[in-house]
Amino acid sequence: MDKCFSIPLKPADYKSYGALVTRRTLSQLKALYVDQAAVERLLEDGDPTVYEVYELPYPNDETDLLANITVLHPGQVGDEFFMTKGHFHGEPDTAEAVIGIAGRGEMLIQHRGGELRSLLVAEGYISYSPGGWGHRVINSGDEELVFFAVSGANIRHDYETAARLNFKAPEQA
Ligand SMILES: O=P(O)(O)OC[C@H]1O[C@](O)(CO)[C@@H](O)[C@@H]1O
Repeated sequence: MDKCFSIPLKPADYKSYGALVTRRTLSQLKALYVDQAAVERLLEDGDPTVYEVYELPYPNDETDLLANITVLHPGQVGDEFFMTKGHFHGEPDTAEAVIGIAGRGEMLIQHRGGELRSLLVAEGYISYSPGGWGHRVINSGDEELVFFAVSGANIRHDYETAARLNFKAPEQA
């Protein structure tokens, strides 16, 4: 697609511009949840989609931006809400901004040193995860949480640090 574009901030419009859709299901994310019995109970009835990420297929040079839309479905596993896997950025460890389109939830951000913060994600809000901080979005509402996320195109997703720190305060980890 043409890298110079102006399109509506809606998953359906992203799709009509050829967005690649990555779907993450509960079975792929089961390790995130404390209550493994609740995970297994839910999986008995199928493998629900937890979120979809819509990514435009323009070529990403290191001077570009990744600009995707995520639809995070409402749902609970035991006492925990549906959430993204969560990641840090590695080399370069740059910032990410999330802009709420619909629904309501929170973005947990965690510094590599352990400090944990919670930021509102909601329509009309921008939530900013600075360089050096990882991020995980949680849908604490009962509607789809839809948000736009933008970061540098040359980031590497660092899931190892996310799994180790797990968006828990150091004393809970
Ligand atoms: O890589 P993960 O953790 O599966 O999540 C992808 C999501 O992360 C984000 O960077 C938002 O935190 C979005 O691009 C997308 O919703």
